Amino acid sequence: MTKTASSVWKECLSFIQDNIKPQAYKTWFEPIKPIKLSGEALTIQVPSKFFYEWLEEHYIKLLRVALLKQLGEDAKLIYDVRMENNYSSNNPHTVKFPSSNRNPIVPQGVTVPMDLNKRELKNPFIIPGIQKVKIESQLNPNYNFESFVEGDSNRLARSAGMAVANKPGGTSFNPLLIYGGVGLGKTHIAHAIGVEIKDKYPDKTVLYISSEKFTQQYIDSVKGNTRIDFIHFYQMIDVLIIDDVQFLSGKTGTQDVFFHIFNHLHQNGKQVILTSDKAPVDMQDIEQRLLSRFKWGLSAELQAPDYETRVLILQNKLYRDGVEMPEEIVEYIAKHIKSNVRELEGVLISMIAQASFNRKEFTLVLAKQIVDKFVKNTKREVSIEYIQKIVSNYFELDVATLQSKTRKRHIVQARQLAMYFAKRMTKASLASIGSQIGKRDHATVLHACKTVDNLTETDKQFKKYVEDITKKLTF
Ligand SMILES: Nc1ncnc2c1ncn2[C@@H]1O[C@H](COP(=O)(O)OP(=O)(O)OP(=O)(O)O)[C@@H](O)[C@H]1O
Repeated sequence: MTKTASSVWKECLSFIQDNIKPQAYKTWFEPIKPIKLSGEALTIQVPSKFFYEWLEEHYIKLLRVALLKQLGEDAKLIYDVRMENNYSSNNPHTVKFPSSNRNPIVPQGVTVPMDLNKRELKNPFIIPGIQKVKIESQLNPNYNFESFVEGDSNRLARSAGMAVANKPGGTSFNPLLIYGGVGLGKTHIAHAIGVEIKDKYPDKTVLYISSEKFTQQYIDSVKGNTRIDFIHFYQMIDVLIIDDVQFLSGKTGTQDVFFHIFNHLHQNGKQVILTSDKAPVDMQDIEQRLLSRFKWGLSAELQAPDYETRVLILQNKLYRDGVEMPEEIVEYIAKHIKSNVRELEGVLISMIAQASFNRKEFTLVLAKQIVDKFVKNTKREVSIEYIQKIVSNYFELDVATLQSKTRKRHIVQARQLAMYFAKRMTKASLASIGSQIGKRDHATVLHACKTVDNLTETDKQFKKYVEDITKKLTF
């Protein structure tokens, strides 16, 4: 019987299968396609350069023996490396057997302990060329679910995070996008999911990275000609957590590479968790195809915590720090610091520092001094509720009328102004503004903002409304 590429490879495979573990066989040999037999030279197609490097690193002896058995002393193996995605030239390049190994590069900023011989590695994450490498997840163990106080403002995001942590890649929350204003706990939840996954599934490779660092790594990989290694590195992760994706705005190269990494991970049932300061619908300068991926899973908003949750957050922090503080002071702080949990914690830390430096008691006077400083130092953010009240008063309406479905022109205008000021003076998303001002959708809010901008330029009377209300809102 004449030998063909398929028949030779089939025999090789049966030998290989007998000599390695089934999982390794499935991963590294099943995807290979025999494509040509020319004399004693067999050409096999491998899915990527990484794949080829892995074979060379780990299975070259086995391949050599298998081939020699089939094709004799002069056997040659030629790899046809099918480069992935758009990252290759159109011509697959061919590598002659035997060839030297190359070390793929771990992106900068990811901690990779190199002195591994002395370490006990339970689950080494192996990269060819670097003997045994464990990827550090970059997770902060203090940011866990236990230390994250639940409230109405974060219930959806928290429960979705828990669901993802229980079954990474196995829920419809993929990607899970957590969005919300500054200091509301996005990073905390993102870490908590990772920490919980590591706890439940120690074998999974979890990586937390900020978009900024991701972008920098990508730029470095382009400069250093290691773009493929960069992509492969990320494609091998089981749970990828990227913080502050709004930072990718306008960075088309990084968006493009992330799009391909995302697709690969998603197709392979890997979990992606993203955070952003905006809902996908409000993100600007992010490619449509990427935005549409963000919407595949679940987008969960973190809102500013209500008073009760703020009190609980403060109590929780005090408890963890082993500090006792009179209830009225905790309540005072919670009453005055409303829109940012980081600030809430900041006041507490200042209080504790001041009191211990000066050996003072916690007093309301001290609390007031510190709260005043915080409030002064941060640009005051008015609430959407307050904006509606001021706008309604100005037009002598009540808030219910402003929120109603009526299409009467002067009420529509008042409603549009309220939406406009909410967009300008708060960090709320269009969707969140719409839902708070008469249960409208984000498109209505966007339209309102444009209308107000246009009318301010063309209508003197309308311009005066805007100026008057601005004064009232900013005192
Ligand atoms: N529900 C909560 N329970 C306990 N701590 C919280 C909660 N929400 C936020 N925090 C704490 O508030 C601080 C700010 O949270 P975090 O850094 O996660 O906010 P963020 O939304 O990522 O902010 P940024 O927009 O600046 O990136 C952290 O110390 C975090 O632990």
